[in-house]
Amino acid sequence: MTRPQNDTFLRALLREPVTHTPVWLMRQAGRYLPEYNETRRRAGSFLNLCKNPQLACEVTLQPLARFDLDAAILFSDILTVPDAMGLGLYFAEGEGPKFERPLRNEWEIRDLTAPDPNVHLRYVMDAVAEIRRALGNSVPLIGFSGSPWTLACYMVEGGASADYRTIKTMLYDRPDLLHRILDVTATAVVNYLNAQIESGAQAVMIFDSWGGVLSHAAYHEFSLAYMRRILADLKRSHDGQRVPCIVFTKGGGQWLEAIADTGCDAIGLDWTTHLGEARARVGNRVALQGNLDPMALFASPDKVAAQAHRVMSQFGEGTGHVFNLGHGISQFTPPENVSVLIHAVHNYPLQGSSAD
Ligand SMILES: Cc1c2[nH]c(c1CCC(=O)O)Cc1[nH]c(c(CCC(=O)O)c1C)Cc1[nH]c(c(CCC(=O)O)c1C)Cc1[nH]c(c(C)c1CCC(=O)O)C2
Repeated sequence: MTRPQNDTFLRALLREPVTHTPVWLMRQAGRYLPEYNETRRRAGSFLNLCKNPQLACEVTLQPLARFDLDAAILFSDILTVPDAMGLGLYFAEGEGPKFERPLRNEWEIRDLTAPDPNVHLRYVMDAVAEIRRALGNSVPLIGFSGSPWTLACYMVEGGASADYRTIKTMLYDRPDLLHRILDVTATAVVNYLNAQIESGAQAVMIFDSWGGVLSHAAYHEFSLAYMRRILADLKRSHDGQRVPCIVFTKGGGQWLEAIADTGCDAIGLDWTTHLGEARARVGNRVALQGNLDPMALFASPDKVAAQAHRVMSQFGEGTGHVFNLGHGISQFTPPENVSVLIHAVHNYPLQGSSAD
């Protein structure tokens, strides 16, 4: 298989020369787009959207029809994995994701098993294949999963949490139980990502959204160790092409060297880290993805462009940068400002990295 016509995203992840800095946005398909809200209304709910491959494909493509993006990301959610483990995912209006059966009892934890992604998450694999067909040879498709720690946060807390009290009590009191959850979940994530790669995902990203709430020691033991294991067991090439993997620990700026050691191809950065300093720390080992504050998109267009330029100049010359936000785009973002942002990134003069 050859690479897509626009392979800038893959080139930057692999630190190959590029003619422009590629850009995509976390949650690029979502509620800030009126066409997304319209499809979601037709689907009846967010989960129906995720579970219907045709509709998931439709919303994946919506931001690409509007903006000059360099990659598509599978429309789904990280919580489909614990849902497939039998925890009963639902979305309470205005309250975010919840589980009917959070993991609390020792016997439930002992009974937990990794689902077969080609059976229990068939709808995701079908969506990946459908999106690849629809994209043709245009831009690469990103697959993704939550990290074991981030998934465990939702599985044990039963939903979003302000202080992670339940799971941290388990972490300090019964680390054996938490390790058991993380162990099964890591196996589930490896199988899930490998199935996405076999179905056509050309790069994958691990969202460790809540790694940053852990202490230094706990991050290494309960989050990073499991991501390292996933990287070791991940299919790194498919159809003769390298499949790069991005690891994003939100709030993980102090652990960049350790994250680079997992064997990932790129590190996702939130907006609190200086890109140039991050680059100096990880050297040529990995590419970097990020890291504009999503709230910068609420400023006037000239300020949006100026903030994009600041991120670009912090990274400096050469390849190895994928422009992105430091976290998901807000549902209240004016779509016009997304166009301004992408234009500012694509037209930023690059030196020392041209592909010619
Ligand atoms: C923690 C997490 C979740 N989901 C995800 C994470 C990790 C990234 C992060 O830290 O943001 C990942 C995710 N969720 C979604 C995607 C789709 C791909 C993309 O466009 O980036 C991805 C990659 C769609 C979604 N996932 C969700 C929506 C909004 C659903 C809707 O009401 O239409 C979308 C578009 C729902 C969701 N799903 C989750 C939450 C906390 C919520 C509610 C958030 C909110 O209300 O803003 C769990």
